[in-house]
Formats: sequence, C-alpha cells, structure tokens
Amino acid sequence: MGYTRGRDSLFSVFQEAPVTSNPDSTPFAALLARCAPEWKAYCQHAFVRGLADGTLPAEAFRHYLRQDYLFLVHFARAWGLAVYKSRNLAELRQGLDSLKAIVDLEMGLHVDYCALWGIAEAELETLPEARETMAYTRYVLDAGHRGDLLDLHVALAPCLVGYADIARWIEAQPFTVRGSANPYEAWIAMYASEAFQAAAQAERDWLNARLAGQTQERLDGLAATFRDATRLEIDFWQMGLDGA
Ligand SMILES: Cc1ncc(C[n+]2csc(CCO)c2C)c(N)n1
Repeated sequence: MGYTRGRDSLFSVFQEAPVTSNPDSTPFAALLARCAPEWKAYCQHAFVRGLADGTLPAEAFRHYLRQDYLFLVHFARAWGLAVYKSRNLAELRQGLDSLKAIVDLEMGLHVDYCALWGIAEAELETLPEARETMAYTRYVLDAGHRGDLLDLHVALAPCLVGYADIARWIEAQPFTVRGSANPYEAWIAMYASEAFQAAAQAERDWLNARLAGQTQERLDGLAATFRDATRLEIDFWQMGLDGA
C-alpha cells in the first residue's frame, strides 16, 4: 500500500503545519480527554485486536474493505466540502490537495488492495451500502454542512488521527504479530508508517492551532461532534465483525 512510499508522496499535502512540542497539554489532547471512554473503545476494539494478533476472520476484513471503499468515496466528498467551506487560498489548497490525494491515489490503492483479498473492482462499484457506512459518512458531511471548516475537520479527526493512534497501539501490544505470520501486516505497516504518522500529526497541529482560544461553549459543541464521529467509527469496526 502506498502510505509507505515516503513522506513526499501521498501525505505530503498534510505536512505543512509545525510539529507540536508537548502533545499532552494541547487543545486537541483536551478534546480527546473528554471522549476518553469512546476513544478507547474505538482504538482497542475487538476488530483492532484481531488485526494485531492476526486472528480476525478474513471474511470480517473483506466486509470491512468493501464498505471502506464506499467510505472513501464519501470521505473524498467531505474534502470537496472542505474546499467549498474554505475562506482563503491556503484552506482551498489544503482541501483540494486532500481531495486529489484520495481521488487520484488512495482510491486506486484501495482497489488494488481489495484485489489482493479477492474483491474485484466491479463488485465494489455495485455494492449495497451498509447502514453503518451511511450513518458515519453522512454524519461527517452534515457536520460540515451545518458548521464551518473546523466542525468538518473535527468530524474527520477520528478517521485520520484515530488510525494513527490505532497503529501505534497495535505496535505496543505484546500479543501483536508482525511480519508474514500476520495476514494484516500490510494494513498495520501502512498506518504505522512514518508518512501516515506525520500526516496525522499535521492534522493534530492544524486542529490545535484552530482550537486554541475557542470559547467553552464552542469547545462543548466540537467535543460532541468528535464523540459522535468516534462512536460511528466503533460501529464501523463492529459492522466488520458482524459481517463475518
Ligand atoms: C472507517 C475508516 N475510518 C478511517 C479510515 C482511515 N482513513 C481513511 S481516509 C484517510 C486519510 C486521508 O485521506 C484515513 C486515515 C478508513 N480507511 N476507514
């Protein structure tokens, strides 16, 4: 998968913000702390544990991969919405670059990866959409429609930042199996890669810059959005397990 291709390729578009020095006292860390139970349930879900030790049933992973194709289509639309919600050229460029990265690169990589798991592109194009996919993707789009660019980014954060945290959590577990003994090695390596981790950090940095100085009332609303999106990520994992 392409995230391991290097810092100047797929995720370079996310890497403009400076690196944070103390991630534990940032506004984004405070937002995360308010959703700690949901974040833990998401990052340490049974699906994630199955990826880590390689025991996840292949059919659960296939169901997840199929629905993730549809997820990515709507995720691309969300970046299109970010373009629309932009107020200056820098924001326009950020949204457009992310949109282009998904449409021109990530979708193709996902289709290739699905093929390795025996899922043909023709099947992906005619898939019925699961309710969990609908709920999550339309929630994110609605958060962006009714709010501004910050609301949209907060709704998208569990996706980008979450998968980075998940990969790091997997790497730290004693039961994790790495290498060819684990059929999910490529998935783990992609999200654990330096390029992907840097992209997630760039998003944390962007959020920290925007969250700083917001009123308590505004932060309450954003925490609710972040919590909802995290709950919908939990449902997405569960959908994978239930599909097996
Ligand atoms: C349900 C679900 N949630 C998160 C991701 C991860 N993800 C999807 S797009 C993207 C980032 C940048 O374009 C990332 C990290 C996923 N694949 N599926």
